Amino acid sequence: MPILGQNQYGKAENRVVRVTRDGATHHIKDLNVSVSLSGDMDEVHYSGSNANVLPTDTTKNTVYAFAKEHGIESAEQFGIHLARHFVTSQEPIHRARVRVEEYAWERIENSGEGAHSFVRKGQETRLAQITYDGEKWEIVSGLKDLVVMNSTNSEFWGYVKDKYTTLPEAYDRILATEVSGRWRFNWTDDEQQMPDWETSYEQVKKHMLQAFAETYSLSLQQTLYAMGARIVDHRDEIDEIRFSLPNKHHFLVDLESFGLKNDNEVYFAADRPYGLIEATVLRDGCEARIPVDLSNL
Ligand SMILES: O=c1[nH]c(=O)c2[nH]c(=O)[nH]c2[nH]1
Repeated sequence: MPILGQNQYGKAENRVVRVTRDGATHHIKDLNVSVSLSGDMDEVHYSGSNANVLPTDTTKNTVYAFAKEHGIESAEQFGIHLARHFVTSQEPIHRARVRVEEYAWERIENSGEGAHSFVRKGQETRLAQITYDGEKWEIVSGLKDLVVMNSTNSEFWGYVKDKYTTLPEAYDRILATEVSGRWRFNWTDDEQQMPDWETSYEQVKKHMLQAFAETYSLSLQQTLYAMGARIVDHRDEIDEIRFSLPNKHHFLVDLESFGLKNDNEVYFAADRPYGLIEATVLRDGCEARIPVDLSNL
Protein backbone atom coordinates (compact mmCIF):
# COMPACT_ATOMS: atom_id res chain seq x y z
CA MET A 1 0.00 0.00 0.00
CA PRO A 2 1.41 3.45 -0.85
CA ILE A 3 2.43 5.47 2.17
CA LEU A 4 1.08 8.94 2.98
CA GLY A 5 3.89 11.47 3.21
CA GLN A 6 4.04 14.91 4.79
CA ASN A 7 0.66 16.63 4.85
CA GLN A 8 -0.93 19.74 6.22
CA TYR A 9 -4.20 21.57 5.86
CA GLY A 10 -5.97 24.74 6.92
CA LYS A 11 -7.64 27.88 5.59
CA ALA A 12 -5.45 30.12 3.48
CA GLU A 13 -5.71 33.87 2.95
CA ASN A 14 -8.19 34.96 5.58
CA ARG A 15 -8.49 38.67 4.91
CA VAL A 16 -9.15 40.33 8.24
CA VAL A 17 -9.42 44.04 8.93
CA ARG A 18 -9.57 45.07 12.59
CA VAL A 19 -10.69 48.59 13.46
CA THR A 20 -9.89 49.82 16.96
CA ARG A 21 -11.84 52.90 17.91
CA ASP A 22 -10.11 55.23 20.32
CA GLY A 23 -12.89 57.84 20.35
CA ALA A 24 -12.84 59.57 16.98
CA THR A 25 -9.32 58.28 16.30
CA HIS A 26 -9.36 54.91 14.60
CA HIS A 27 -6.50 52.45 14.20
CA ILE A 28 -6.53 49.72 11.61
CA LYS A 29 -4.76 46.42 11.15
CA ASP A 30 -5.15 44.75 7.78
CA LEU A 31 -3.89 41.18 7.52
CA ASN A 32 -3.94 38.21 5.22
CA VAL A 33 -3.69 35.16 7.50
CA SER A 34 -3.03 31.60 6.34
CA VAL A 35 -3.32 28.72 8.80
CA SER A 36 -1.76 25.32 8.16
CA LEU A 37 -2.15 22.44 10.64
CA SER A 38 -0.56 19.02 10.82
CA GLY A 39 -0.60 16.05 13.19
CA ASP A 40 -2.48 12.74 13.38
CA MET A 41 -4.13 13.04 10.00
CA ASP A 42 -3.40 9.61 8.51
CA GLU A 43 -6.99 8.39 8.90
CA VAL A 44 -8.68 11.17 7.00
CA HIS A 45 -6.41 10.45 4.06
CA TYR A 46 -6.57 6.63 4.23
CA SER A 47 -10.19 6.03 5.20
CA GLY A 48 -11.91 9.39 5.05
CA SER A 49 -12.62 9.45 8.79
CA ASN A 50 -12.84 13.08 9.86
CA ALA A 51 -12.60 12.27 13.57
CA ASN A 52 -9.34 14.20 13.96
CA VAL A 53 -10.17 17.00 11.55
CA LEU A 54 -10.86 20.46 12.85
CA PRO A 55 -12.60 21.97 9.79
CA THR A 56 -10.72 24.61 7.85
CA ASP A 57 -13.92 26.65 8.21
CA THR A 58 -13.32 26.61 11.97
CA THR A 59 -9.75 27.80 11.54
CA LYS A 60 -11.14 30.72 9.52
CA ASN A 61 -13.72 31.53 12.23
CA THR A 62 -10.98 31.37 14.86
CA VAL A 63 -8.95 34.00 13.00
CA TYR A 64 -11.92 36.41 13.00
CA ALA A 65 -12.96 35.61 16.59
CA PHE A 66 -9.39 36.13 17.85
CA ALA A 67 -9.22 39.47 16.05
CA LYS A 68 -12.17 40.53 18.20
CA GLU A 69 -11.20 38.82 21.47
CA HIS A 70 -7.49 39.53 21.54
CA GLY A 71 -7.19 42.38 19.05
CA ILE A 72 -4.28 42.51 16.64
CA GLU A 73 -1.28 43.97 18.40
CA SER A 74 1.19 42.78 15.79
CA ALA A 75 1.31 40.12 13.10
CA GLU A 76 3.69 38.09 15.26
CA GLN A 77 1.62 38.33 18.44
CA PHE A 78 -1.55 37.43 16.56
CA GLY A 79 0.13 34.43 14.91
CA ILE A 80 1.52 33.23 18.25
CA HIS A 81 -1.97 33.32 19.81
CA LEU A 82 -3.47 31.36 16.93
CA ALA A 83 -0.73 28.74 16.62
CA ARG A 84 -0.72 28.11 20.36
CA HIS A 85 -4.49 27.78 20.38
CA PHE A 86 -4.61 25.11 17.65
CA VAL A 87 -1.80 23.02 19.11
CA THR A 88 -2.90 23.20 22.75
CA SER A 89 -6.69 22.86 22.22
CA GLN A 90 -6.68 20.01 19.68
CA GLU A 91 -5.01 16.79 20.73
CA PRO A 92 -4.46 15.45 17.15
CA ILE A 93 -2.83 18.69 16.01
CA HIS A 94 0.89 18.73 16.72
CA ARG A 95 2.04 21.59 14.62
CA ALA A 96 0.52 24.83 13.43
CA ARG A 97 2.03 27.22 10.95
CA VAL A 98 0.47 30.66 10.69
CA ARG A 99 1.63 32.92 7.88
CA VAL A 100 0.70 36.57 7.96
CA GLU A 101 0.97 39.29 5.34
CA GLU A 102 0.31 42.75 6.67
CA TYR A 103 -0.77 45.68 4.52
CA ALA A 104 0.43 48.96 5.97
CA TRP A 105 -1.73 52.08 6.01
CA GLU A 106 -0.90 55.73 6.64
CA ARG A 107 -3.26 58.40 7.81
CA ILE A 108 -4.63 60.95 5.35
CA GLU A 109 -4.29 64.35 6.96
CA ASN A 110 -7.90 65.29 7.41
CA SER A 111 -8.96 68.82 8.14
CA GLY A 112 -12.40 67.54 9.18
CA GLU A 113 -13.27 65.91 12.50
CA GLY A 114 -11.77 62.63 13.59
CA ALA A 115 -8.99 60.43 12.26
CA HIS A 116 -10.52 57.64 10.23
CA SER A 117 -9.04 58.09 6.76
CA PHE A 118 -6.13 56.05 5.48
CA VAL A 119 -4.06 55.55 2.35
CA ARG A 120 -2.30 52.27 1.80
CA LYS A 121 1.49 52.55 1.94
CA GLY A 122 3.40 52.12 -1.26
CA GLN A 123 3.46 54.40 -4.25
CA GLU A 124 0.64 54.70 -6.70
CA THR A 125 1.52 54.47 -10.40
CA ARG A 126 1.56 57.85 -12.10
CA LEU A 127 0.38 58.00 -15.71
CA ALA A 128 0.59 60.49 -18.59
CA GLN A 129 -0.63 60.45 -22.18
CA ILE A 130 0.64 63.13 -24.58
CA THR A 131 -0.93 63.64 -28.00
CA TYR A 132 0.28 66.18 -30.59
CA ASP A 133 -1.08 66.75 -34.11
CA GLY A 134 1.53 69.35 -35.15
CA GLU A 135 -0.63 72.20 -33.84
CA LYS A 136 -2.29 71.30 -30.60
CA TRP A 137 -1.44 69.20 -27.62
CA GLU A 138 -3.73 67.10 -25.50
CA ILE A 139 -2.29 66.14 -22.15
CA VAL A 140 -4.07 63.61 -19.96
CA SER A 141 -2.44 62.68 -16.66
CA GLY A 142 -3.57 60.16 -14.13
CA LEU A 143 -2.85 57.60 -11.49
CA LYS A 144 -3.80 54.07 -10.57
CA ASP A 145 -3.30 51.70 -7.59
CA LEU A 146 -3.96 54.37 -4.95
CA VAL A 147 -5.78 52.45 -2.19
CA VAL A 148 -7.76 54.45 0.38
CA MET A 149 -10.10 53.67 3.25
CA ASN A 150 -12.46 55.49 5.58
CA SER A 151 -13.22 53.38 8.65
CA THR A 152 -16.38 55.41 9.33
CA ASN A 153 -18.49 58.30 7.91
CA SER A 154 -19.91 56.06 5.19
CA GLU A 155 -23.52 54.90 4.84
CA PHE A 156 -25.53 53.21 2.09
CA TRP A 157 -29.32 53.02 2.34
CA GLY A 158 -32.51 54.17 0.64
CA TYR A 159 -31.69 52.26 -2.54
CA VAL A 160 -34.09 50.45 -4.87
CA LYS A 161 -35.23 47.07 -3.53
CA ASP A 162 -36.59 44.42 -5.86
CA LYS A 163 -37.21 40.72 -5.24
CA TYR A 164 -33.49 39.94 -5.63
CA THR A 165 -32.28 42.56 -3.18
CA THR A 166 -30.82 41.14 0.04
CA LEU A 167 -28.26 43.85 0.92
CA PRO A 168 -28.92 45.22 4.41
CA GLU A 169 -28.89 48.99 4.72
CA ALA A 170 -25.65 50.30 6.19
CA TYR A 171 -25.45 53.25 8.55
CA ASP A 172 -21.78 52.95 9.45
CA ARG A 173 -19.65 50.99 7.02
CA ILE A 174 -16.08 50.95 5.79
CA LEU A 175 -15.58 52.73 2.48
CA ALA A 176 -12.50 51.57 0.59
CA THR A 177 -11.42 51.87 -3.01
CA GLU A 178 -8.43 51.64 -5.29
CA VAL A 179 -8.43 54.89 -7.20
CA SER A 180 -7.85 54.93 -10.92
CA GLY A 181 -8.22 58.45 -12.32
CA ARG A 182 -7.35 60.43 -15.47
CA TRP A 183 -7.52 64.19 -15.82
CA ARG A 184 -7.29 66.36 -18.91
CA PHE A 185 -5.47 69.69 -18.99
CA ASN A 186 -6.91 72.66 -20.87
CA TRP A 187 -3.41 73.67 -22.00
CA THR A 188 -3.13 73.12 -25.75
CA ASP A 189 -0.32 75.19 -27.29
CA ASP A 190 1.05 78.26 -25.51
CA GLU A 191 4.56 77.24 -24.42
CA GLN A 192 4.74 80.32 -22.12
CA GLN A 193 1.65 79.18 -20.22
CA MET A 194 2.55 75.54 -19.75
CA PRO A 195 1.40 74.18 -16.35
CA ASP A 196 3.99 73.03 -13.81
CA TRP A 197 3.29 69.33 -14.25
CA GLU A 198 4.96 68.22 -11.01
CA THR A 199 3.11 70.69 -8.81
CA SER A 200 -0.14 69.97 -10.60
CA TYR A 201 0.16 66.23 -10.00
CA GLU A 202 0.92 66.67 -6.29
CA GLN A 203 -1.98 69.09 -5.86
CA VAL A 204 -4.47 66.92 -7.72
CA LYS A 205 -3.50 63.96 -5.57
CA LYS A 206 -3.77 66.05 -2.40
CA HIS A 207 -7.25 67.34 -3.28
CA MET A 208 -8.36 63.86 -4.29
CA LEU A 209 -7.27 62.41 -0.93
CA GLN A 210 -8.70 65.24 1.11
CA ALA A 211 -12.06 65.09 -0.63
CA PHE A 212 -12.14 61.34 0.00
CA ALA A 213 -11.28 61.86 3.67
CA GLU A 214 -13.61 64.77 4.33
CA THR A 215 -16.73 63.65 2.49
CA TYR A 216 -19.36 62.12 4.74
CA SER A 217 -20.41 59.52 2.21
CA LEU A 218 -23.90 58.26 1.40
CA SER A 219 -22.52 56.33 -1.60
CA LEU A 220 -19.24 55.84 -3.39
CA GLN A 221 -20.86 57.70 -6.31
CA GLN A 222 -21.24 60.78 -4.10
CA THR A 223 -17.63 60.49 -2.90
CA LEU A 224 -16.43 60.16 -6.51
CA TYR A 225 -18.22 63.34 -7.53
CA ALA A 226 -16.84 65.19 -4.48
CA MET A 227 -13.29 64.14 -5.40
CA GLY A 228 -13.66 65.30 -9.00
CA ALA A 229 -15.48 68.52 -8.14
CA ARG A 230 -12.81 69.46 -5.63
CA ILE A 231 -10.10 69.07 -8.26
CA VAL A 232 -11.98 71.07 -10.91
CA ASP A 233 -12.70 73.79 -8.33
CA HIS A 234 -9.09 74.07 -7.11
CA ARG A 235 -7.06 73.41 -10.25
CA ASP A 236 -7.72 75.89 -13.06
CA GLU A 237 -5.51 73.91 -15.46
CA ILE A 238 -7.87 70.90 -15.41
CA ASP A 239 -11.21 70.73 -17.25
CA GLU A 240 -12.14 67.10 -16.92
CA ILE A 241 -11.45 64.16 -14.63
CA ARG A 242 -12.65 60.60 -14.91
CA PHE A 243 -12.56 58.03 -12.12
CA SER A 244 -12.94 54.28 -12.02
CA LEU A 245 -13.48 53.25 -8.41
CA PRO A 246 -13.90 49.63 -7.34
CA ASN A 247 -15.90 49.40 -4.12
CA LYS A 248 -13.60 47.23 -2.00
CA HIS A 249 -16.27 45.66 0.17
CA HIS A 250 -15.60 45.03 3.85
CA PHE A 251 -18.22 42.76 5.39
CA LEU A 252 -18.81 42.76 9.12
CA VAL A 253 -18.11 39.24 10.39
CA ASP A 254 -20.96 37.64 12.35
CA LEU A 255 -19.38 36.57 15.66
CA GLU A 256 -22.70 36.05 17.53
CA SER A 257 -22.39 32.26 17.36
CA PHE A 258 -19.19 32.52 19.42
CA GLY A 259 -20.88 34.77 21.99
CA LEU A 260 -18.98 37.80 20.70
CA LYS A 261 -20.45 41.15 19.77
CA ASN A 262 -18.92 42.67 16.67
CA ASP A 263 -19.28 46.36 17.24
CA ASN A 264 -17.95 47.44 13.82
CA GLU A 265 -14.51 46.08 14.68
CA VAL A 266 -13.79 42.94 12.66
CA TYR A 267 -14.31 42.83 8.89
CA PHE A 268 -13.80 40.36 6.10
CA ALA A 269 -12.10 42.22 3.24
CA ALA A 270 -13.51 40.61 0.09
CA ASP A 271 -11.55 40.91 -3.14
CA ARG A 272 -14.28 39.96 -5.62
CA PRO A 273 -16.84 40.57 -6.88
CA TYR A 274 -16.69 44.31 -6.32
CA GLY A 275 -18.95 47.20 -7.18
CA LEU A 276 -17.41 49.36 -9.89
CA ILE A 277 -18.33 53.02 -9.86
CA GLU A 278 -17.18 55.14 -12.81
CA ALA A 279 -17.91 58.73 -13.79
CA THR A 280 -16.51 61.87 -15.38
CA VAL A 281 -16.59 65.26 -13.65
CA LEU A 282 -16.35 68.28 -15.98
CA ARG A 283 -15.77 71.99 -15.65
CA ASP A 284 -19.07 73.64 -16.55
CA GLY A 285 -19.20 74.29 -20.31
CA CYS A 286 -16.38 71.85 -21.14
CA GLU A 287 -16.54 68.83 -23.35
CA ALA A 288 -15.84 65.25 -22.25
CA ARG A 289 -12.88 63.80 -24.15
CA ILE A 290 -11.44 61.19 -21.81
CA PRO A 291 -12.57 57.76 -23.03
CA VAL A 292 -15.16 55.94 -20.95
CA ASP A 293 -12.96 52.84 -20.66
CA LEU A 294 -9.83 53.91 -18.79
CA SER A 295 -8.07 50.63 -19.47
CA ASN A 296 -7.37 52.01 -22.97
CA LEU A 297 -5.59 55.04 -21.56
O1 LIG B 1 -21.62 53.18 -2.52
C1 LIG B 1 -22.29 52.26 -3.03
N1 LIG B 1 -22.90 52.45 -4.22
C2 LIG B 1 -23.65 51.48 -4.82
O2 LIG B 1 -24.20 51.72 -5.93
C3 LIG B 1 -23.75 50.25 -4.16
N2 LIG B 1 -24.40 49.10 -4.45
C4 LIG B 1 -24.14 48.21 -3.44
O3 LIG B 1 -24.56 47.02 -3.40
N3 LIG B 1 -23.37 48.81 -2.50
C5 LIG B 1 -23.10 50.06 -2.92
N4 LIG B 1 -22.38 51.07 -2.38
